[in-house]
Amino acid sequence: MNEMRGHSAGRLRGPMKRNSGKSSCTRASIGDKIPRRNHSDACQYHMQASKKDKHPFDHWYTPTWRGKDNNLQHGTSADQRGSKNNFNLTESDRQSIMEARNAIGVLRRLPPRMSTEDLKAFLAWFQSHNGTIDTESMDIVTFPAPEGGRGAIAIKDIPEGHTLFTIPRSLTLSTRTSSLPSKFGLDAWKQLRLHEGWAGLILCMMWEAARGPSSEWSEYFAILPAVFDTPMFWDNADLEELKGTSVVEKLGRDDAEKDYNEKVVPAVQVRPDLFAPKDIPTYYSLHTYHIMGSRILSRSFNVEKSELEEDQENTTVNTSIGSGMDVDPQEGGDEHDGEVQNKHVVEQVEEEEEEEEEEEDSSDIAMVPMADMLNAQYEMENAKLFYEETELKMVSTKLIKAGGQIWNTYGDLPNAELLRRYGHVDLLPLSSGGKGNPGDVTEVKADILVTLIKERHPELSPEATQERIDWWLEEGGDDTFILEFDFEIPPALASLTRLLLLSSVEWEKGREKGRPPKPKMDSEILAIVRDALERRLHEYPTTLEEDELMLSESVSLNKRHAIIIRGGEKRILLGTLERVKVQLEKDKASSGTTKNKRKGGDDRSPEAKAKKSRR
Ligand SMILES: C[S@@+](CC[C@H](N)C(=O)[O-])C[C@H]1O[C@@H](n2cnc3c(N)ncnc32)[C@H](O)[C@@H]1O
Repeated sequence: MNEMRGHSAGRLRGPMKRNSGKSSCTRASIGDKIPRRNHSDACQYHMQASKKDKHPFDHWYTPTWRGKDNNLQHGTSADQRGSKNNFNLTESDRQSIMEARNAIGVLRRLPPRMSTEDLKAFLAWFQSHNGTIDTESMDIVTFPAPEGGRGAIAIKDIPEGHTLFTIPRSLTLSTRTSSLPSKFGLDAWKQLRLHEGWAGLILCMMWEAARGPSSEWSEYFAILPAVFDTPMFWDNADLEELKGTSVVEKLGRDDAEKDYNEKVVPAVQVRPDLFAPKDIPTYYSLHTYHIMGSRILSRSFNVEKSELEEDQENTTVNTSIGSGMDVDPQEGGDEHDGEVQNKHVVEQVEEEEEEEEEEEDSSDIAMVPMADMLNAQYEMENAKLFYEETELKMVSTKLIKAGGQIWNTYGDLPNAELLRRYGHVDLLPLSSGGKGNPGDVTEVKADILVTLIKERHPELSPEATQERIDWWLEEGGDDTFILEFDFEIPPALASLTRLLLLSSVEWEKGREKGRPPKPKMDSEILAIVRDALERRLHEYPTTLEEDELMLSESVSLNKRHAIIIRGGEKRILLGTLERVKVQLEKDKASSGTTKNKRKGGDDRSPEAKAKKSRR
């Protein structure tokens, strides 16, 4: 899937990946002198292994295709939770949900609840527009909210490589398929920079929604969520619960609002013929902008142009940033009767991904009806979207047993990113004990190390330290380090710490050679890392024990999500800290032995001593 900074983009590549929010290569600046740059959205991560159980064929299932009322409710919103979830909503949660519903209820095509009728109308629309779905193999159902809400299941065993449904490219909604950019005029569109980032697609979606039944995507809009559990919509008190995590600084609300004010508002004002003034407070409001942005963030795919579209490139809107889930190109599609084998999945290396990211085209960001019905869970992916010249295909990538959920992948993101983009978290058994997301990560900013070293070594000149920091960053060094559940210290963290402690002679030598120090972990480095991890833990307002206690009590959904996220991050910090402390103890013990030896002390066995005296 795609990158989502506010609603301006990052991107992804490879098989249907959304941009992972974890990275071992985040960078910002250290200290005050360099403006912060955050590359975390551009970087790919290493996955952690973990196995999860498939969802059982449970009593809640009733088929959609066969016309029974399956009690479908509004997909991902808090609506479901009122009746079916394990979370206890407080009165204030209910109040804010009602307020949000009232705010959006004015929008004809942004219904606060999705009905079974809407879903049926959507399916009829999908099929009548040449979408195909194998209704003998799969169905759309409603899972309990913590398991994904609306999603798809196999109703019989589905072999690997089976096409579950196909979507004509013309049914996807993007700046390429909406007629708004050409009506607006491509030059004017570019002048307002609507071809950059997500603002153009958001405006297209606002416009299509405002058209009501005249829009080709009217039935699709009717089933899209209009209430989100993402922190973009949290109040300050709830956001405070995320203190210590990186979620808040990555929200990008200000950037999104800047785009709205600088691109969308002028566009709407300049063309009253396209954007009816009476619709501005509803369809073109900032709130609607955030709703559409959140829909893109949580549901869009990156759909590269077909060859035909490439050929027509000169007449299309050229954009520069990608979006959501990526779609795999399918090799030899037709020859294989639409079936895709795993060997067709194009493996792409990290570097290639980064390069392509730079080149990505924001007209690739597309809403893909039906494909966005699939939920995801850490390492559970069993279906992926592939593209061909004229259509996209959702194809099983593994055998899916009858009753099993059909899972897409969102990139096995850490919980902080899942919450930020999708509004949910993964809570699975961890190999190190307890529950959480095995893909979680914790960020440690280099600033913590710099401060600690300054405190421990007041004799170091601030100018000399800054000089080394500048060099480190210029050489492409990280200023944020990512810890994972393997509890390893990132080598770059050790290297930077050593760099800051080098004598002036060593520093000059290293600089001449253009080489940072080796990431050797001696006792001094370990002690600094230990203190840095302890300091990092203090950035959270609570301890892990306090969090666990809170989770056993009745808390609001937002607070629950925040506690789960900070709990995962703290587990990683504590596990890493423990490992560092053990190593320090070992070093101490062995240096004690060395000292004894130096002092002439000899704690070897009498046999060993006798051996030595013979030499
Ligand atoms: C691409 S949509 C998937 C379909 C969605 N459930 C629906 O009702 O239309 C992504 C949204 O589904 C929900 N979701 C997906 N996977 C989930 C999971 N494992 N647990 C909880 N919610 C999940 C989240 O609300 C997320 O924003």
